[in-house]
Amino acid sequence: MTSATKEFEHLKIHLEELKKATNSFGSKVIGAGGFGKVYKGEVSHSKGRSMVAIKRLNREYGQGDPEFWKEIMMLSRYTHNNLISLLGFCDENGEKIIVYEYASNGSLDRHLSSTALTWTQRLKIYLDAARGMLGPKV
Ligand SMILES: Nc1ncnc2c1ncn2[C@@H]1O[C@H](COP(=O)(O)OP(=O)(O)OP(=O)(O)O)[C@@H](O)[C@H]1O
Repeated sequence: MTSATKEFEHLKIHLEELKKATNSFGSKVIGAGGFGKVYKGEVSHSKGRSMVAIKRLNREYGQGDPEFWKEIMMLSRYTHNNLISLLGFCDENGEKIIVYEYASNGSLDRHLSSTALTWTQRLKIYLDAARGMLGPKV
């Protein structure tokens, strides 16, 4: 096992656990993005058991192993209140799946386009997101 793989060992989630949570990826789809479909389900992970978003890599969408490992590397090394947490991943039977904390308010872009927000609130969200990306002291 390489040292890089060892670093992420505690984040591994078995494929069986993710299949159980999504009816074998047959239902519970909550969205789709550049990586593939996203499912919602309750899963046990390194921080306990909770509702999560499960992103399953579909190579037809154009992304592959480098993007998968880059996402895991970046999010596992860096956490911030303004960023969604990475809870685990699955690299089994040719599957590449990333498990995130479930955001009950939906995606940021959908939230930002809501007419219920004032421009001041929107600006505050942009600034908080930028702080999340720039680092803890910003
Ligand atoms: N952590 C999450 N909690 C709740 N819903 C999520 C979460 N992550 C993704 N989703 C849902 O899945 C959809 C697709 O998300 P995804 O991140 O794959 O695509 P995206 O935001 O379009 O980004 P990209 O195309 O760059 O990958 C989102 O619009 C959202 O509805």
